Amino acid sequence: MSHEEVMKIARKRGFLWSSFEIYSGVAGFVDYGPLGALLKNKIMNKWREYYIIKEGFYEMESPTVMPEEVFKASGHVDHFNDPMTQCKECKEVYRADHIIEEITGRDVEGLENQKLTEIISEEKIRCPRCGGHLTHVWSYNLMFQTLIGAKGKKIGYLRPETAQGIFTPFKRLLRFFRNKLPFGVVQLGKAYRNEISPRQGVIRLREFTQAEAEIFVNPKEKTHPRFHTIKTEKLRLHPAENQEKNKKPITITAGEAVEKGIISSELLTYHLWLAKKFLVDIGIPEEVIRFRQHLPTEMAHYAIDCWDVEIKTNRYGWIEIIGIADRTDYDLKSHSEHSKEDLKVFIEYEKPKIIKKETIQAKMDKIGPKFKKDAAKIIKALEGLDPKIVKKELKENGQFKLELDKTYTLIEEDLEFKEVEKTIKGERIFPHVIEPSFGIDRIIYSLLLHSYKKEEGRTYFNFPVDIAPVEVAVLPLINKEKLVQLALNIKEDLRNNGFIAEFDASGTIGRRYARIDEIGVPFAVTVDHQSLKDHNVTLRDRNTTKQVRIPIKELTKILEDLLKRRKKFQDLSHSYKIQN
Ligand SMILES: Nc1ncnc2c1ncn2[C@@H]1O[C@H](COP(=O)(O)OP(=O)(O)OP(=O)(O)O)[C@@H](O)[C@H]1O
Repeated sequence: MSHEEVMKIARKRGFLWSSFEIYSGVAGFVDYGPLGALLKNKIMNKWREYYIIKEGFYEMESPTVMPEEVFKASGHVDHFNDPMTQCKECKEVYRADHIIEEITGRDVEGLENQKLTEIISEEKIRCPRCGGHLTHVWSYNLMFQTLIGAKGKKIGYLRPETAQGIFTPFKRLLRFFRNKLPFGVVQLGKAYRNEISPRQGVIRLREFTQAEAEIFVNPKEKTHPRFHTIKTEKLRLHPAENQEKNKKPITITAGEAVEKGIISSELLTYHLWLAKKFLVDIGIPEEVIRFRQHLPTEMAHYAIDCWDVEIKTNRYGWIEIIGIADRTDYDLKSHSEHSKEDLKVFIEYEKPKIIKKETIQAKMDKIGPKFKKDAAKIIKALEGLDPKIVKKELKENGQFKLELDKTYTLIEEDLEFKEVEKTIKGERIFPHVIEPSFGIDRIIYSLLLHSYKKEEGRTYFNFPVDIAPVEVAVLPLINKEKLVQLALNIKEDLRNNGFIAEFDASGTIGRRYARIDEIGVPFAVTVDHQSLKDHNVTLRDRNTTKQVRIPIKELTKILEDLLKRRKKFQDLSHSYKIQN
């Protein structure tokens, strides 16, 4: 469906609005209107069902303003830059890679500024607004900076991703998970990027919502306990090699993708599949979903493998809506170095390792009388020394000088070198991190775009029943007091039973059906004169427009089956007569 048509409905019916319209608006900010906010919450709660309930991860919530240290360690202060260029005439700014892509169709993401400047000049790219010449390309940091505290001495940033809020309390999280890998922590919340001239609606916002999972694993165990259950599931992949050779995407099974080394691990593959399952479940058709691997030029230097989940759109082509990466130990290692905190995890070997180790021991009968009260200190210090170095010094100089608070001179007779066996139970390592990073706003855009249907003179959002913002509409057939009263009672009763129910009595019944279809309400309950006598109502299904007559007292139970348990409307035919 066309972008313009869907966005028009979304605006008109209260899904998405440009923010601050009365002050002429600011690019890159949107309001979720009443229906948009309901839809967004339902999608985020469905996400929680997948990642918290089914995968067993835990959610946490961290501040959105963070001190500079966090982003120095994460690399955002130095590297979170986009290439920028400006029109020398009208001063309009552009993201250099995007303007090249728009005009030439070339994918230049990740190229150096110098190279982008050359392409702008070679391709004679000019300002799309006024035709003026563009400047050389320079790096522009995307983070919003702020000052923390009344005197404003401490630099802070609005977080550009939720992930860092999970890495910084890693030590506490590790203790919460009883020091055992693997474990996963998720965060849903706002992220901020001061995007250069965002012109793509909800796709490129300056304030947006992410749902991210950080899965901490032993680097040697990138598996998933349920991988065998998805081995034969198909994935549409666009590997880096195919992109470089201008080949088409391929469709292969999850098992094959791992066996052929196209995706780097079972765990990453599982998370690609899970992301697709989630998207299909919330109503995005499988045909418009594909996975594109990052090219070596665009992948972060520390990542082993990275895939974008992309959705096909008629206006913007394929757009990234989720990034899924193996970030290795980069984040924890870097936070450990910057904070001087030990963020390693002890990994126990399956079988303890026995190793032989040379040790230095002091001969008590020599050291005792020689150094008296300092002897204990010297014995302890010797334990930590490398026997090789001590031996070498003894050989070369005939003595070894031990530097403590003062210098103690030791000779060969004072020491004994012995080989001892040591049992090593495990080692301390930095875990690796697998990160699925969902952009909720882009997901909502994709859903609106691909669920909007136009058929036989009517339009509707084909939202899955448990995602639809309004779940049921109660409509009196005509605007007569007795019917209105019964309809209002039914609506109240449904609300008390936890349904998002709406009442509408204005206009013809046909117009009202059209109105509720337009916002994707899956079911309508119509109250007519007969209802007053036989206490039955008509239940109408949005997608088929079929109707069934059911007793009012059964309504809650039937709607629970349909909306919460996703029972098929068609299945009501076992107990009731369905009419066209
Ligand atoms: N400016 C934005 N507006 C809306 N969503 C965004 C924005 N930037 C990122 N996201 C969402 O967050 C997800 C994860 O962020 P990530 O850092 O991987 O994006 P990205 O690769 O920087 O995106 P892009 O290349 O489009 O700028 C993206 O897949 C996207 O859905």
